[in-house]
Amino acid sequence: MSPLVTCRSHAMNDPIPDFDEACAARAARYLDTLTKPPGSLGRLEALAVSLAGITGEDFPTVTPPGVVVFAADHGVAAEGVSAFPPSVTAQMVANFVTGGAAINVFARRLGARLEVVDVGVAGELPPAGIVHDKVRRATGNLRREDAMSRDEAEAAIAVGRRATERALAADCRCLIVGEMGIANTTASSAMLAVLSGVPVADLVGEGTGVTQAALVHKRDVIEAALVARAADPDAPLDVLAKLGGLEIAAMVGAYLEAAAKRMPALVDGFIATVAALVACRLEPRVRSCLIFGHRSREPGHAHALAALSADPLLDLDLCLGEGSGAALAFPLLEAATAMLAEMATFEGAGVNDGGTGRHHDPV
Ligand SMILES: O=C(O)c1ccc[n+]([C@@H]2O[C@H](COP(=O)([O-])O)[C@@H](O)[C@H]2O)c1
Ligand SMILES: Cc1cc2nc[nH]c2cc1C
Repeated sequence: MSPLVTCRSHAMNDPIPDFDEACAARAARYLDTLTKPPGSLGRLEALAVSLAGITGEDFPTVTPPGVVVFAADHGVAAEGVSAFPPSVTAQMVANFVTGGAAINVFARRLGARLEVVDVGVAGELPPAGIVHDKVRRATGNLRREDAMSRDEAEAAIAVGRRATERALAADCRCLIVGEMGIANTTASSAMLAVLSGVPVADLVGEGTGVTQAALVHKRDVIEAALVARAADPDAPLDVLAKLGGLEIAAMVGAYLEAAAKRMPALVDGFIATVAALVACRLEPRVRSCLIFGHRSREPGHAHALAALSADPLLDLDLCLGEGSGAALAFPLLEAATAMLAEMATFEGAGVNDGGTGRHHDPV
């Protein structure tokens, strides 16, 4: 075990509360008293109902949001599975610190708190502007050895929990979880193949843009790793430790803690959704606190979403990561809560409710 590891079992943490069905039902009834044909705001109404049930608040708030980007490197990058060298992970972390990445731009527009957490970056990092919570420098090459030990996976989950706790302490009301890690689509594809039973060939994708020849090689690397690691599909921590990534484990912890604290969590793309699947396999009650921001171009994302019966809000052909798609979806959550809080009722505005029994003009 790495000397940096502090072991804390996910099972020792706060229990996850139930989705507040009564609050959700009140929100649904109230929506039908607002000045619009019932259901006419479609999925925005469903979103408002979900946010009421997640938070247990009749008029939930999601501002300010907190963005957390977890960064780590992957030993499997040595197999030539990414279009970019692993040094780009540390370079992008430096870019997050100076504010030039896409997630910085989107977070600024949202007025979001943005935190970058090093869980396992191999290269040198700026001393300031990031949270140093490294479990180890990169995972092992999952083609040749386990990505990490069970203790290291648990330690990385604890890193994610702490990040959610900091966002809560800073009064953030919604968590946007992102990641940065060259080669993490290989780790995520391997994990998803085990957890879903979908053949690797059906879910592997170009990630940062590998050539067709490299894509065939990437598929072969993943298939060989699945045989060599023999992860137990019914043991999510085994899958995470043998095939996963440190930033993926941290995302699992961030979702677990958000659910424990009734904080809505916006899920980003492929890697984020595989992490969400692990969190839900560990604690099924996490599922109801997750809102899926967008559908990534990465082919595995559709399979990960199907495994969670999730239908994301946006489909913009993105495949960046960093939490970018989740950040772009956030204004819809804001609109849903504002609709609940600010729209006039039929009765208040003196609008005939069309005979639905919600409000009638005096005869
Ligand atoms: O979020 C997604 O759906 C997504 C899809 C493809 C790639 N990425 C990002 O690209 C990096 C991983 O791609 P790769 O090719 O190095 O495995 C990692 O930093 C991710 O944030 C992200
Ligand atoms: C440049 C670059 C930026 C990223 N952001 C998230 N993953 C990324 C991968 C690359 C290669």
